[in-house]
Amino acid sequence: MEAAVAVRALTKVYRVHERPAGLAAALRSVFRRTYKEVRAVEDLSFTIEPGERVGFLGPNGAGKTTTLKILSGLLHPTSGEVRVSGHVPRQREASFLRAITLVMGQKQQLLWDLPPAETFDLNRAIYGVPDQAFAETLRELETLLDIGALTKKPTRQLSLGERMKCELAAALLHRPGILFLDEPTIGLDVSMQLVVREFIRKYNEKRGATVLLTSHYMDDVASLCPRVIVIDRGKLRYDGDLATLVKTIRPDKRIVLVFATPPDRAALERVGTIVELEGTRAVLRVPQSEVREAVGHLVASAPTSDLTIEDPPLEEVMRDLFARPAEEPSEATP
Ligand SMILES: Nc1ncnc2c1ncn2[C@@H]1O[C@H](COP(=O)(O)OP(=O)(O)OP(=O)(O)O)[C@@H](O)[C@H]1O
Repeated sequence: MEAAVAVRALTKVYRVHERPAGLAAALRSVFRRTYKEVRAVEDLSFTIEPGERVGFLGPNGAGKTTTLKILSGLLHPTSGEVRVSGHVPRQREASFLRAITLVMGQKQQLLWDLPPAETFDLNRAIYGVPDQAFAETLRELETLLDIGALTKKPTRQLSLGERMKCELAAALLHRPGILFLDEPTIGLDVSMQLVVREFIRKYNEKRGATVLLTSHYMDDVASLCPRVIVIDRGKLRYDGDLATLVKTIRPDKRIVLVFATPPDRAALERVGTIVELEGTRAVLRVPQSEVREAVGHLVASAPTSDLTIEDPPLEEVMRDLFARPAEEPSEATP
């Protein structure tokens, strides 16, 4: 089967005009411009199969948005090869544009003074969606996103979360099979993040769509993406199973306990490292191999009303990964 996304040795270099300090130097630079190169993406390779949900992670300025723009055909690669559903994105063929969508949480496509329904209609015309298919998809998206009552109100009157849901609907009306989502939950409150997340999952499952998603909310990635591609300063740091990455970088677990009465700190310290202790609730960090024994001790030492075992938060895993010197990228089988 043809890969949904195939990237080989992709490099993108921006050429940026350097503006010198001081008036005289600034004037001189009008006649003789100096440029510096920003290597936003460097020798990046990965493949995504149809139907996969992949998290695209990296610190600020790592090159995620640049890569997504290249995959969507908005930017030319400096070198390397990119295929999306068999197309060369930069050619922006109609069949390519119908196959993909790019949602950028920081930018909007909805027309500000008009109701979302008008943008939906505009997209119907742009993509040439037949009337019946349009009506069906719209009904389906309105139900999934619960936006039926909103689409007739001017966009400027909608809340951020309501607008984001309408943005997603506008981006999916042509039923693309490949979704590039750049921070689709940015600025949303926790409950709206959940709504958007669940919607992405349902769309992926129902349509077998491929999803490549960036998010600064690690919960989005942890709950949606079995596989992650991690880049740092334009270069690949990791490509593979999220669970394996967590296990490799942070081979410890968290035991979250609620005791019947406030526990004894010293007794807890004998079992593991205390991450949190407030009233009757305690969070302990213990090496993975000692979890079973630790739980045995804890349960025997005092009555507990709740106990869960969790992975360390993905934020911490990422922080630890980026604190390590970059070596050869590790690649696990997705
Ligand atoms: N149009 C541009 N001209 C020059 N440099 C750019 C341009 N766009 C991005 N860059 C630079 O390229 C690098 C990668 O930026 P990019 O926006 O792709 O990163 P990102 O991983 O999406 O970051 P963030 O998480 O902060 O959104 C950064 O150093 C950025 O300053």
